[in-house]
Amino acid sequence: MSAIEVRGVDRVFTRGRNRVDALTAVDLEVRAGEFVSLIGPSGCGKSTLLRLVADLDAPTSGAISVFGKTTRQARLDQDYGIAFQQAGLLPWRTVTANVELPLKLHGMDKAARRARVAELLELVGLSDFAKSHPDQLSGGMQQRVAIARALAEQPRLLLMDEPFGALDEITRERMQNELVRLCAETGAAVLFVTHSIPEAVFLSDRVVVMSPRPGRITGIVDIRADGLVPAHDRAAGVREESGFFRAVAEVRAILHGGSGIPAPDGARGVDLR
Ligand SMILES: Nc1ncnc2c1ncn2[C@@H]1O[C@H](COP(=O)(O)OP(=O)(O)OP(=O)(O)O)[C@@H](O)[C@H]1O
Repeated sequence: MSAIEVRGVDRVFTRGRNRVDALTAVDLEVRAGEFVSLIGPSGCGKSTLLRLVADLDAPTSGAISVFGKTTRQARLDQDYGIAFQQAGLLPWRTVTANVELPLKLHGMDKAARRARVAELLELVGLSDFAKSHPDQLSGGMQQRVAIARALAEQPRLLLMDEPFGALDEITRERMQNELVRLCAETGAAVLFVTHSIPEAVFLSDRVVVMSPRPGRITGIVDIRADGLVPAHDRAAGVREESGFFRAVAEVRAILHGGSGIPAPDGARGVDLR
């Protein structure tokens, strides 16, 4: 089953005489359990695409479904967790109260909620800050709270917009490793926006490269074709493998307007559109 299906999607913003073609003719499928990253220069429509999937905006034309449902129905059914650039925490609630909010809304009893929140805070390394308020945390720590909240209900789909952008490099790699482990445990599909090529390659089964004006998909790199194990099975050491560097070079080549590097057996790891 598809987690996400995007078919022929355009998104045009108009204000007065100004017209921005944020997305043009975007076709994309994310399969259940698959990890797909979107990468591209600023303004190429990555966040717009994520917002459309999350039903925070509507396409000008084309259609999007999430687990076979309309985006609206999927939102109402809370079929996915969201972690966006801005942490979006409620300032008057403690860290614990922020993370447990989705569980509370779904009627989980207090003891089970507290146990789950303790587990999640441990995971993101914030157990000592359970009683703090967001304004007592750094930007990166707030982002980790938002990630814990997105994971609270073990959703089968995660929509993540540069969730690790504000983190230092060491914490960032640790969070990437944790995200792989979590996806392996839960089997969740992920649609992930990033500006980092190594991050996209390490985390993904496929990396979707986009270009601006009009925002469109210029290439898709299948990371598994470079000899890497599926995204769910990756360990930190993958960052040292030759296939990893090959995939990084392929993504970089497409980003810089090249056509990618053909795989040695003639099969192309790059699906150019
Ligand atoms: N609500 C809006 N009204 C008008 N234009 C918009 C709106 N939202 C996005 N845009 C425009 O659509 C284009 C794509 O924006 P988007 O935020 O999706 O890019 P992005 O790839 O996520 O960029 P970044 O990497 O900088 O976050 C940009 O030109 C932006 O100015």
